[in-house]
Amino acid sequence: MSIVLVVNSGSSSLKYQLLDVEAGEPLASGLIERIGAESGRATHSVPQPSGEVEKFSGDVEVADHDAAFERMLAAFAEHGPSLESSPPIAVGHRVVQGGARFFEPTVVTELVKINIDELSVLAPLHNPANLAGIRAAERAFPDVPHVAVFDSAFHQTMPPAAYTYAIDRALAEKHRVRRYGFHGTSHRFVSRAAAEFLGSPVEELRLIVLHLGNGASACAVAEGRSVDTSMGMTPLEGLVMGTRSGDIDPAVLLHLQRRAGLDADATDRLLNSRSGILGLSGHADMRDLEAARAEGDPASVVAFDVYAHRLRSYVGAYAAQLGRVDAIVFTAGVGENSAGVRAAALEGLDWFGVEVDEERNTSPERGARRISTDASRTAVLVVPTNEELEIARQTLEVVHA
Ligand SMILES: Nc1ncnc2c1ncn2[C@@H]1O[C@H](COP(=O)(O)OP(=O)(O)O)[C@@H](O)[C@H]1O
Ligand SMILES: CC(=O)OP(=O)(O)O
Ligand SMILES: [Mg+2]
Repeated sequence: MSIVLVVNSGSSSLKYQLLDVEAGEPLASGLIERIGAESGRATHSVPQPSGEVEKFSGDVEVADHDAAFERMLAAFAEHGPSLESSPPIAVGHRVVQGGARFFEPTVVTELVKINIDELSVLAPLHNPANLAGIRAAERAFPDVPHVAVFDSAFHQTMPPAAYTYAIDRALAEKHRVRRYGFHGTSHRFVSRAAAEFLGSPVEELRLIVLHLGNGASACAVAEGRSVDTSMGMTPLEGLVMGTRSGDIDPAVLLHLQRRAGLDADATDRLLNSRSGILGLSGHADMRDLEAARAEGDPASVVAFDVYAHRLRSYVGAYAAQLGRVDAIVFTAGVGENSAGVRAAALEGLDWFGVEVDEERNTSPERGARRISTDASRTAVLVVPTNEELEIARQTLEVVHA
């Protein structure tokens, strides 16, 4: 049994999973939220042999990532499984920005940490937290290898035409301004799982993967490689998200800076934290938005329509880039659970060979499934993502290499 601990540390949260990689099953998972706030929350879940999941949660106060790690270790000690009897042989870390430097999972060394730190200029919201998580984990697990798995890595196969911004070339090069793309671990995992579901080698398929979680991105996958993706230099570009605007005319920022007195930090907060469906409707959570929309709340109706409109635009754009689409694949929290978003995103595309079957789309079935009609030229699938398992697998590959 190869046990790997996977750590996904965000700016204010720590998500973790202890996995038996061969079985592909979590032995435990957890989430510590609102790190640094006065009252945080910790949840620790332990799947039971019966198939049920035992869940322990409580309010906690965690000042920083070190304290969050202590909290996680305490949860294992209290609720199991014991890390003494099932010790991880490695720790895999999600790191968001690997720049043009990291396109493979990488064993963490002092130099790698310096590089991750240095790449923080290209991901100020994500990399510092990722690094804090790595440092805390190294202190907690000093004797096992730590491996960084980069969200941007899968997109390093994009051609220059897809990753280049049309701005002054010298300035862009000096400051490494280009599109990097994110959610790559998920896009890679889901494109392979979709190929398996379709019974075809991924090398023969052209797919559009829609990862719709709190953050959301689309990816055009040709023959197993990312050829275009909607997130850019940072995870702000592209689709409408829970709190992020996605694509916007850059002149809007100039206008707001000149007319509304916003400085760089205020603009950053506006676009990353106060926009998206939250900014439009007051709801960052798609479930809340859909409930308010169902009650006819006008702002929620518009927010949903803007979200779906943007998605449809990217599906069309990537179909044009790919030239042929074998499957459109929905994944992550919204993509896996919202039949309404899936139907709205693909509405009116039957002329184009995309036909969603309403009954299949709204069926409560879990797991990888087809939601298109049998006549649909392009298959439409729902494929659950599992970023933690993919990180654990890549971690083991490096450790065993
Ligand atoms: N049943 C559901 N219907 C609609 N949206 C859902 C449902 N379940 C979860 N979601 C949405 O999924 C999103 C979170 O997705 P997730 O992939 O867990 O995000 P992240 O990993 O980025 O935090 C939230 O907006 C939540 O509302
Ligand atoms: C990169 C990114 O947007 O990640 P998340 O969806 O976890 O916010
Ligand atoms: Mg996620």
